[in-house]
Amino acid sequence: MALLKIKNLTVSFATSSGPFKAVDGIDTFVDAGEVLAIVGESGSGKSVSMLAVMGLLPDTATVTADEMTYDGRDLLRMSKAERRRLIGREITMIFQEPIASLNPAFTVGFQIEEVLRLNKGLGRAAARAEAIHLFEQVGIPEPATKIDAYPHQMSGGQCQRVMIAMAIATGPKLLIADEPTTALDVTIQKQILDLLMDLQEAHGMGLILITHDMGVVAETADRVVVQYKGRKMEEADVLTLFEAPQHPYTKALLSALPELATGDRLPTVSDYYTEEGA
Ligand SMILES: Nc1ncnc2c1ncn2[C@@H]1O[C@H](COP(=O)(O)OP(=O)(O)OP(=O)(O)O)[C@@H](O)[C@H]1O
Repeated sequence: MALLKIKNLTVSFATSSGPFKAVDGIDTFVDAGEVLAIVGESGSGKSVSMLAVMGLLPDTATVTADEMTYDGRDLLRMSKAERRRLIGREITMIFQEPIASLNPAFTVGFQIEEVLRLNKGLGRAAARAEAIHLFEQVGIPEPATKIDAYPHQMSGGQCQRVMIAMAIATGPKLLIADEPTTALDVTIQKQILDLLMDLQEAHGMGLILITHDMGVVAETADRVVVQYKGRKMEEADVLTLFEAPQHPYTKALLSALPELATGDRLPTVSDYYTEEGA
């Protein structure tokens, strides 16, 4: 049984100029221990579709689906209390801006200890010991000291390591990472990606990686969903996608890889794909 299964997911927002469909009939699934990449350029509805899974969209959003199940459990129809028990424990998410995702007013240690106390029922001392252990696991140097730092005293890469520590603290079965390296220095991006992949493997988690970067897809994913303007263009295992892309938009994404640049300008997807040409 798939860990997460989505059929015909649609999300529309009420806007001043009428309803806006950001996600339009997406189907996909993730198996336990599998890495699914969702790829597509900005605005293609990648984040919104995963925020719908998490139940984190604002009230202006209307979410419908023929099926949206986690471990066979119906996410759309379960009670709010039941969903709260899943989200943040069995399904967790990390975001693009690690510094903004942390509360600037509290030490990073306090924030992760809260997660542990709330979700695992640990006492103060046990939560602190576990937090230090998690900081070690995600490669934060001098964890026993760093635990008392405020977010602004840490680099972006270290804050993302804290966010990852918080996201794995509850032993989730599914981790959704929304552009987890985009806001970081290029040199740090690979370290964070390697860390995520190591943890995914060590804990056997399902991982959904949202990215616009085909290079990241090639290095990480088992399977790929290509999204464009809220719709799924193509879904394939990673080798098939790179060797024999079927959809013109996927071919355009691959043609726009920076290493294919020839002149003095980087290629872009729109050099290769317009909807009329699809
Ligand atoms: N709260 C909202 N109200 C109205 N429209 C929204 C809202 N949130 C997102 N959208 C719109 O939904 C569309 C999809 O946004 P989404 O953030 O999912 O794109 P994305 O593919 O993740 O791109 P990015 O990489 O830029 O985050 C965009 O056109 C966005 O403007």
